Amino acid sequence: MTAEPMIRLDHVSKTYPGTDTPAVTELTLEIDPGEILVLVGPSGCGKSTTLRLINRMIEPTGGRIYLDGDDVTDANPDQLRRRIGYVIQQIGLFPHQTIAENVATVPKMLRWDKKRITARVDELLDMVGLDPRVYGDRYPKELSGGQAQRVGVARALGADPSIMLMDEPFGAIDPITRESLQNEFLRLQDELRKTIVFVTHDIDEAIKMGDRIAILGKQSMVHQADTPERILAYPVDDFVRSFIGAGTAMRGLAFERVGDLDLAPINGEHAGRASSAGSITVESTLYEALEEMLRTASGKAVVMGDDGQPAGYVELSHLSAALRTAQNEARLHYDQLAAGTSGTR
Ligand SMILES: Nc1ncnc2c1ncn2[C@@H]1O[C@H](COP(=O)(O)OP(=O)(O)OP(=O)(O)O)[C@@H](O)[C@H]1O
Repeated sequence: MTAEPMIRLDHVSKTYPGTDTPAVTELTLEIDPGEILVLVGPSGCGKSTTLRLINRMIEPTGGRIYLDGDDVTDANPDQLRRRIGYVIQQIGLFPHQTIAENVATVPKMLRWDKKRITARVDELLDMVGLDPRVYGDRYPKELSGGQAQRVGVARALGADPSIMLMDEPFGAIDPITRESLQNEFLRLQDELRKTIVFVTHDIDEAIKMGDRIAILGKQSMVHQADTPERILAYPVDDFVRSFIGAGTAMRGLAFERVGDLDLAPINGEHAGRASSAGSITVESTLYEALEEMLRTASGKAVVMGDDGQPAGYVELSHLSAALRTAQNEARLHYDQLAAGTSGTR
């Protein structure tokens, strides 16, 4: 492990009053500064409960919670929540407040002066791709679902919290808008580098959004917490395997780039044909390379170099070799973890 984790849950449990079965049992998890950890698992497994334990919207019945090294299990929840942005599905914007007023919620609570609040609101709306002059004075009902969700993200970023909790933030949005919100959010995160815990029940969203994914079973039991690449290459048990579903090999190809391969050479007699064949670049993923091979039904694809000239072929054998390497590396990692010789989680 490197730096102090930004969030550390140490054997955290929650049993709701009037129930016998805990919603969360002895959950231990660490989230590093600047990473997106996605909690994914079947309905009712305790994802939302886990998220709300972190900002103490729900009080734990056991265990300790640390933020940036501080034990906050008994800290004042109001103060805690100002350090933590929170975005939910159907974000619950205040209907009788304008968009600008909604986004100003936390800065107002912190009693910033008016000028600073206005500047911050404009900055935040710009950040999420909404022109403050167009949208600032509108009311929530005058926005599309996707725009409202952007406002939810802007509001959560109000006082520049270092931690963001996001509970199915793009869940109720049509697939196309959802994809663009995901992409915009990842671009934003590239700049902001918040520590984010993101809940979804959609494994594809988890693979796309997560630096790491924690796959949870009943009562938030962690079956596997790792990078998407490693989970796809090496699901540790049947639960994980069935949760991630079919096509793990294909999906794993999306994490490798053509530029990392030893390409097959294009010899003279094929050079002319190669340049007229469908082509991909060194930046393309192996998934895109496979798509190209299938499209051209040739079992290989021409790779164009940065100089605009064909740099070589990528062939099916490259793809299977890359997958084998990823599987072997993942297996080795877990063997080392089991033997206690690996430093990483
Ligand atoms: N306020 C509550 N009182 C009692 N039980 C609750 C309460 N909130 C949640 N639960 C129970 O705790 C368990 C975990 O619920 P939670 O909402 O955390 O799951 P989840 O994984 O987020 O589910 P989903 O994906 O369906 O939103 C469920 O069995 C749920 O019925």
